[in-house]
Amino acid sequence: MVTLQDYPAQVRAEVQQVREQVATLHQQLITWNLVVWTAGNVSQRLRTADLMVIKPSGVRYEFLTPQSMVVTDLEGNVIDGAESPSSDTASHAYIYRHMPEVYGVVHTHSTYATAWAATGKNIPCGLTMMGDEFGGPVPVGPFRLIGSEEIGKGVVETLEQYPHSPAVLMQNHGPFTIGKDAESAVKAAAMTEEVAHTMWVAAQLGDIIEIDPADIAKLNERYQNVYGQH
Ligand SMILES: O=C(CO)[C@@H](O)[C@@H](O)COP(=O)(O)O
Repeated sequence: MVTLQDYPAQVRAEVQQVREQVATLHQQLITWNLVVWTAGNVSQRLRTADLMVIKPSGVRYEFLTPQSMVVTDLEGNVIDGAESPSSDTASHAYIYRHMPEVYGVVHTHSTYATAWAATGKNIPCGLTMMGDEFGGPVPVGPFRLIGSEEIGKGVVETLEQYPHSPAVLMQNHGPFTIGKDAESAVKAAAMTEEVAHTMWVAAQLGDIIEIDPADIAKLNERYQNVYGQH
């Protein structure tokens, strides 16, 4: 059986760094009120080897530490860690194998995004912030049972249809988000919940005015390439 000791020192050093990052980012799910009890999970793919670091399954957030994070290969086989990896390990691994530009995956059960997931309806693009962050609606993905790579397949299939979105609302389940690293995926999870909440309020007030697709493209282009400090 392959263990972390079989990898070069450079890889072992990145594993320790990513364990610390991923442990810290799990606390961000609590900070932004995106999870309850043991729900949700964060992973990050390594740059120096085909490995990933993910939350141990069913462990309460206050007990998560860098050393409790589990290291697996991109098939979900445990390489290092005292505890069993997340229920969603196979799905995170599937996403990494099929989306090589993705190095962070997050799953939450945040209230408003998960409520939209229960309706099976995309969150319509009625806010400039959605054009910025999602390049259109936040899409709903298919219903899939938990514990295999089926959720990951559903996320990848949906993002093939919505290539600008960093989020998929898996029907009857909740959001899965992606990013260039785990922090970007956590940001996407926080933004998904924010727009899900605002658009729910908007839907109570009246009909949603969806932004013209050409304007959505301009919003997304500016935000992704001009906004902020360069
Ligand atoms: O919804 C699911 C699985 O997708 C939950 O069980 C998940 O949020 C938390 O599971 P883990 O503790 O990561 O095994």
